[in-house]
Amino acid sequence: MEAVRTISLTKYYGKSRGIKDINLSVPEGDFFGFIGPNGAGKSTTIRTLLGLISPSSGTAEIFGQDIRGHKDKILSGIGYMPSEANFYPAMKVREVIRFSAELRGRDCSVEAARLCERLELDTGKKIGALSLGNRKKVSIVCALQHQPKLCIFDEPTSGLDPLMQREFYAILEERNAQGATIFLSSHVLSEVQRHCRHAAVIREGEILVVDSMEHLGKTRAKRVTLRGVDAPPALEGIRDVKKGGDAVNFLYSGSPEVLLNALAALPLTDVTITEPDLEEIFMHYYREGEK
Ligand SMILES: Nc1ncnc2c1ncn2[C@@H]1O[C@H](COP(=O)(O)OP(=O)(O)OP(=O)(O)O)[C@@H](O)[C@H]1O
Repeated sequence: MEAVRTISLTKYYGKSRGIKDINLSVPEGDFFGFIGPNGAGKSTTIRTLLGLISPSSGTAEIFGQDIRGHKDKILSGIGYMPSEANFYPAMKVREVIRFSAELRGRDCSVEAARLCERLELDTGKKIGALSLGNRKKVSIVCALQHQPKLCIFDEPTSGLDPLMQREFYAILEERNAQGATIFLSSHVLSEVQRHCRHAAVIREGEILVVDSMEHLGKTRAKRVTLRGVDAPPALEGIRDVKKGGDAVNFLYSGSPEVLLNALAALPLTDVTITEPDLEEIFMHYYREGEK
């Protein structure tokens, strides 16, 4: 079954574009990345699919149920972490966490305590006295304490230090291994590349591509690094040439045979040919989208 499915989901804010014809299908148990720069429409997609704002057209289903008819029931079973971490500043951390559990009609105190310990969150402090990173941790605990089958995180790691980011992803990996579906929006490409199995790229409100991380990584382009020369061979399909130290590197998207023949004629001291990283793949899809 699909944990998340959207069909032509569209949202206009007045006349301005939020998202247009978003079709997503996230199977149960997946670790799914939703990638796009600021303003691309990640938060709008998430808020619309959760029924927090109403779509201009299209539908969204969570575990096969249309969000419109079953919003409260569906939301109480989901772990949602919004991109902003706003709580009543006068409340104590433990009060916010307990309140969030009570909204779901559950006693989550054991799991909440475990999460607070792992994230090193002081539950006696008032929200108003917390840094952004610590408010993000409160949000994480609220989203995970009831052990949801579907976790939707919108830009979760901004404000978290690298150690806490690592702990956060360790928790998500554990939940995913136990069967939870993870839907993660991010513009930090390296974390999507490291943790997600599938990803969608969104640009200006529209989906450019949805695929497995493995396939997304297999664009025809390769990143080639040469040592011993100060320029790439004169071939078609070479772009993004960078020079640094004694190396020159570039993206190549032509035939491997042509490249190897050209390299054989050069006085090279070293050569490496690798898959481009997600950053480069992202730029590739953005360029294609612009065309
Ligand atoms: N409440 C709103 N009223 C009007 N326009 C909005 C509103 N919320 C979002 N938008 C617009 O919708 C588009 C998508 O914004 P959205 O916040 O969904 O992007 P995002 O990918 O989540 O970006 P970010 O990473 O900056 O949060 C943007 O052009 C934004 O200006």
